[in-house]
Formats: sequence, structure tokens, C-alpha cells
Amino acid sequence: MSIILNNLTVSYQRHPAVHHISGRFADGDATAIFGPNGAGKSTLLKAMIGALTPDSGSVDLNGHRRSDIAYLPQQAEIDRSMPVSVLELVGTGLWHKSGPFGGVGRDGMARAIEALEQVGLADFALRPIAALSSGQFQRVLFARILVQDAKLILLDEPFNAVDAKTTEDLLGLVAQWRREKRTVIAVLHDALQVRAHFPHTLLMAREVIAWGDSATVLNDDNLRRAVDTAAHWQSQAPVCGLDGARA
Ligand SMILES: Nc1ncnc2c1ncn2[C@@H]1O[C@H](COP(=O)(O)OP(=O)(O)OP(=O)(O)O)[C@@H](O)[C@H]1O
Repeated sequence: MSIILNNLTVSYQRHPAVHHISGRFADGDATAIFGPNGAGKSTLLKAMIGALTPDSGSVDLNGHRRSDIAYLPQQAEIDRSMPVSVLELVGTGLWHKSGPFGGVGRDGMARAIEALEQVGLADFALRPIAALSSGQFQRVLFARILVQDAKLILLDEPFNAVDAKTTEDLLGLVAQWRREKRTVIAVLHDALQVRAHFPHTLLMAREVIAWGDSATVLNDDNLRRAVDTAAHWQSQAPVCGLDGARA
């Protein structure tokens, strides 16, 4: 499933976090979004799922619906104090099929248990989500994505605060999604990991620094340019005139 950004600008109180980005994500393959802190990576994902409205430009899902997208937010954005069991949380991945108040049914329950087995947490099904470690919780969120069976998978820093073994297991799922020709887009901070597992990279610092094959994009010059761009940022980006120029 191809996703295209057309001159996309997304701002907070008119200060752009994503500024005039255009390009196409590789269809049925994995792309990393890479860049310094504050580069607009999370903002871009939120615009892609429709949680933020662009100031200008658009996200073209190529005829697909938002419900074809599975999204993993940063853990810090999830309220884990909710009185919900692991199995119930994984079951919410079937929301688009069951409706907000519908039960997941016997088949849905079986799929959720199968997904928990796949991430190695079947024994944790009835535990409250509040009782999980960060790494276990991340496995549960990946199980939720498995039951969603989405064509487009967006992951925001999926391996943050996750140990080496869990990272390796979850990267195995990314490899499986690539074999299944799903489009995977992940915000990452580890260039070695990107080079090894994500064939394509969008390197950004509010704007596109480079976008293409990871081996080409992640060269020293480009990485330096991204860091230099960030080093000259003011606390807020200048207001955007939306015609391509800063106002
Ligand atoms: N809700 C918000 N209100 C105002 N400004 C925001 C908001 N969320 C993000 N920003 C600002 O937008 C810019 C981009 O933030 P964003 O979180 O998208 O960056 P990022 O590349 O994901 O950063 P990091 O690598 O640190 O997670 C930052 O300057 C940030 O302070």
C-alpha cells in the first residue's frame, strides 16, 4: 500500500513541525524515519493517521482507508493505568471489524491468543496491562498490530526502552511483515538498526534532508546536515507562509 506526501506542512499554533514534505513511501517494504529530536517525526506519523490536520498539502493513502493503518504510538503516550487485561487490549486491534461496542467473538479471541503466543506472552493474557514491564507491554502492542492485520503499519520508536532480546524478537515481526509485503514505516534512532532492517530511509529535520535507500541516505554528509539544521533551530520554527516560504 503506497502512501504519498504532497507538500505536507503540519504546525502547532502555526509553527511548522513538518514543513513542505513531498515524497512516496516504498510500497510493501520497510522505511525508517530518522532525524534529530524535534525533527517532526512523530508529528508526521500523527498526520498520516489523521490525528493532526495539515496546514497545507495532503497525505494520499492511494484509495485506502484510515482503518487499513495500524499505529503504534510512543509508550509515553499510552495510559497504562486503564483497568484492562492484556487479552482485552490485544482484542481492541479488532475494533475496525467488531465496532466500538461489539464483542470480538470466539474467532477474534482465538486470533488475539494466537498473536500473544507469537510474541511469547500467552501466559500473560489475563494480567492487567499495568502489571507488565516496558518490554512485555511493547510485545503486547505488537500482538495488537498482528490481529489488526493492516496493510500499512506505523511504529513510533518501537524499540525504545526495550532490551536486546525483545528488540530482536520484534524485529523478527518486522521481517515477517516485509515478507508479507506490508508497508512498514518506523521512527527510529539507531542507524545500525536502520541499515540492517529497513531498506529505505526518510531523513528529516522538519524538511526532507534525504529520502531513498538507507545505505545512500545515511551517509556522514546527510547526517551532519540534519544535525546542523537542528542546531540552528529556534525554540519554535518561524511561522510558515504556506506558499513554500517562511513568513
Ligand atoms: N502538542 C504539541 N504542541 C506544541 N508543539 C509541539 C507539540 N508536539 C510537538 N511539538 C513540537 O513540534 C516539534 C516536533 O515534535 P515531534 O515530537 O514531532 O518531533 P520528533 O522528531 O518526533 O522528536 P523526538 O525524536 O524527540 O521524539 C518539536 O519542536 C515539538 O516541541
